[in-house]
Amino acid sequence: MSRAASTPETESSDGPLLAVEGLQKHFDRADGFLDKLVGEGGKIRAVDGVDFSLDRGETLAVVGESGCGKSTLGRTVLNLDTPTGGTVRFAGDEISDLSGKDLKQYRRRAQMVFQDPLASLNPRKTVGEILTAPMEVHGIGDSKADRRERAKELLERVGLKPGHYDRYPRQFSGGQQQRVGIARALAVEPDLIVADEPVSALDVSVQAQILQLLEDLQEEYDLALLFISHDLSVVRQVADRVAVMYLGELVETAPVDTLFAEPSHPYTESLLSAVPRIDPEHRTDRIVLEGTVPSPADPPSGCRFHTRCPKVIPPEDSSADQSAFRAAFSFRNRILSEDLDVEAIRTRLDSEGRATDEAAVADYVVETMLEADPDSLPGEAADAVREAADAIASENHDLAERVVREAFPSPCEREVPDDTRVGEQHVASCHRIGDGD
Ligand SMILES: Nc1ncnc2c1ncn2[C@@H]1O[C@H](COP(=O)(O)OP(=O)(O)OP(=O)(O)O)[C@@H](O)[C@H]1O
Repeated sequence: MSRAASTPETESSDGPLLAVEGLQKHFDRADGFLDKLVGEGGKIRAVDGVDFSLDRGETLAVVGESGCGKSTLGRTVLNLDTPTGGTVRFAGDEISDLSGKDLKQYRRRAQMVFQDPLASLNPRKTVGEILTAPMEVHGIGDSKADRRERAKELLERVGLKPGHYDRYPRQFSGGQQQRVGIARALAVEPDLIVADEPVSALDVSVQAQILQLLEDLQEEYDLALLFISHDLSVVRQVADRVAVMYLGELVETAPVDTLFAEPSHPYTESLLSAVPRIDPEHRTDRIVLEGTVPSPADPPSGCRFHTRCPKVIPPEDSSADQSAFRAAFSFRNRILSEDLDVEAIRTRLDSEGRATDEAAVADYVVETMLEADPDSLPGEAADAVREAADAIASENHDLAERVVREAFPSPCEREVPDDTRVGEQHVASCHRIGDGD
């Protein structure tokens, strides 16, 4: 395929194709349907200060659990969502400054491939119409016949047949539909493709073919690929570098092999521990994280991962070992975040035929909220757990909160970690990095 609408000649070839700095996308909570009903205010910090760059011909994968902000990041980079803060530079130009012809040019040069190909293809249009319409909008092809010819070439290039030109999306399998989605993105000769979970709706056997296709096309057209996925096994196959996202922030970015061999951030370690590994050298026990991802409307203070981090740092004077401190710290977080209803606890104890006095309620709080034997904690920590449980039993929640805050502090909840350079193109933000741990 010829590159009719190629890179403008005036464009500098220095620097990355895409440079993202301090990018933020906050949604008003009232944007959400449910929140509209309940009328809550506040902001959802979906993307909250993200930095990365992407070169021509490079694939950067963004990984993280559902809801961590990956799709919003992709949409904001493409200017489909307007950033709340920070900058996105494409070929040196800040995209929020673009308008008219320049914005149209950006819309051509930066394309998206979606997770659900069928939902993203107009069911009333033929594949030919789907491919030629964007060409027409962006002035690609000299005539209708030329565009038709280009569309047929594209179909062949993505592994379909020119004869598929007059078919409708529904007449294809999922994998074929995704090929059409990729062909549509390529139709306008882009420099950057944001692929948002492009294979997660497909069967595993088809996934491999689509990933191979993306790789081949990337090489052929020197495309920059921002590949969004929750699946690290998929990421391993396609990425040059990987950015790990947690609650709107990137916590670690590294070349793919480095990330898999020497992850620096405890969150990355936990994600990797869930990936099946054949290689015995790198096989690790599964790290199961505490609780669920906190709400991006109210992210934890300091390091956002501290509420779930298996390596949360004890205070300097703590004599607890790591697992005892993690258990005490989780107890603290539960006391702080859960609305404990003493009457409900009494009803529960009663139904189990147990005593329901304050001491029994306090015992129950310890049993259910502390994931360790209290005797395994150092004396002062065990005392604090008991004191907090007693305070809950006497319905003095303020005292319970004060006790756990004072007894189980951590630098991780107080201070935001800096981005630390760990190696070549390898950056991570964790208080443990640089502490010799
Ligand atoms: N238009 C919107 N209005 C309000 N909140 C939104 C909007 N879009 C996304 N969010 C919220 O922003 C956060 C990040 O969502 P996003 O879809 O970017 O995450 P994700 O990592 O791509 O997750 P998934 O893999 O499940 O799609 C979520 O809490 C989501 O509910």
